Amino acid sequence: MKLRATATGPLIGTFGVPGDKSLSHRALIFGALAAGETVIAGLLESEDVLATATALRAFGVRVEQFGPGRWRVIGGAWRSPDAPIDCGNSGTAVRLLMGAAAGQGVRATFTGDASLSKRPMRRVTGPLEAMGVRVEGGERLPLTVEGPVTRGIAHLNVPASAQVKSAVLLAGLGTHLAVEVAEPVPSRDHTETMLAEFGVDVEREGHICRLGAKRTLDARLVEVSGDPSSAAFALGAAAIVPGSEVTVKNVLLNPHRSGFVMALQRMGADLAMDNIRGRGGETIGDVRVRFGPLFGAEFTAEEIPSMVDEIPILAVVAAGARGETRIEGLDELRHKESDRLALMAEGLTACGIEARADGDALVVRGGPIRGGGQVRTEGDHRIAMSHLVLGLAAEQPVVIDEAEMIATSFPTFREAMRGIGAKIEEVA
Ligand SMILES: O=C(O)C1=C[C@@H](OP(=O)(O)O)[C@@H](O)[C@H](O)C1
Ligand SMILES: C=C(OP(=O)(O)O)C(=O)O
Repeated sequence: MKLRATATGPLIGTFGVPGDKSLSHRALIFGALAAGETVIAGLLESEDVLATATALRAFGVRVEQFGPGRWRVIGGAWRSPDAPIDCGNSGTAVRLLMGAAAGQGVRATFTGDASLSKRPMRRVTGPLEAMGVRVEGGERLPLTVEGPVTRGIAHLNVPASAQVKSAVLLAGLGTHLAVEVAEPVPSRDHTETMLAEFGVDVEREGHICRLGAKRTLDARLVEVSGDPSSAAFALGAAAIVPGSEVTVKNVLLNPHRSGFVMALQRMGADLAMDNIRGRGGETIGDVRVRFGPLFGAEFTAEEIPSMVDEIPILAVVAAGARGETRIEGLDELRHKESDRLALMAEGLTACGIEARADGDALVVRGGPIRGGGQVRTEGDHRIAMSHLVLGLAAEQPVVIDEAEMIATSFPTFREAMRGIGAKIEEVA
């Protein structure tokens, strides 16, 4: 299915953002590790998260939906699954589950779709092997891991990856060995925060975190707040479509996830945050963006982890800003669902924007957005959604070549965008 986005005027209203993907994977996995019944509200029911739910059932865990976004997980001891675990398109699912399975002392084979099968896995199997876990396979899926963990680890998390950090910590839950992860540049810390909420002793000291004495999880209620990576599409659209004013409520404002909001502010966006409060160890709040003049800016490699999934939409915002934007340190973008650095440069160029990859930097010169391009997404949800937002601010509609995969992270994207007045429709 192809989709076309057409500019029709200002975007106005409250954007219906779904639950956060990172928190949703973790709520299911941690619930599966906790003895007793964990109840989750606001779970993101996207394909990636459903892949995690299905995988957990294969490990012998009871996982049930009992209402929209409402799930129940009865955790306990895991068993080795009979068949390979298909993690679909989800890097988070496969990397966290490899660590968790090793920590549970079971044996499991992991597979994924064409995109996931191209992504690097040694970054996880390397530290797991150092922890004494048996690994069969090489850099890519399919891979088999077999616990138990027999050695402690002091892992240096470079490049900053929350998935790798999480895999190491989850593997360490099955032991009393010393397990620590140090990160020169911090990655998102949801695993540390949520493990602590589940009653695990997690010691945090600067950019080091280590497992303490209590490594069992106590079942609990988890409320999943709005996904800032999904909210970014509406906030970015409001920033570049004349006359817009959009609010996103109850969105996660964890500093390691707020890079995009900070970037909008640095570019001069009319942005306000309100109703800031805590929930489940995380900070959440409402964010409102009004259209106004934007200016190009420079972003350094250290800033990237706090907005790693938002670089595609940041590049679209840069297209609507005056002057040049340079985003440094994007090597990791080449290892996501697609080579996002190359595809953003290509897609923006196809829509009349001056954009290029310069080593591991992305350089975008803002100006009038001609649009009119047909954009190649290579099955990457964020490339798809970002270019649809571009179409809402362009002189000519923008068409994306494939749209089904938007469901991996944001199945209600079109409905939510329609809710603020965006015109996004199917084309033959
Ligand atoms: O831990 C997580 O939930 C995630 C971590 C990030 O990946 P890396 O750990 O590879 O940076 C991010 O890109 C992904 O969408 C979700
Ligand atoms: C990179 C992403 O996810 P994952 O690594 O879980 O596939 C993403 O959602 O942009």
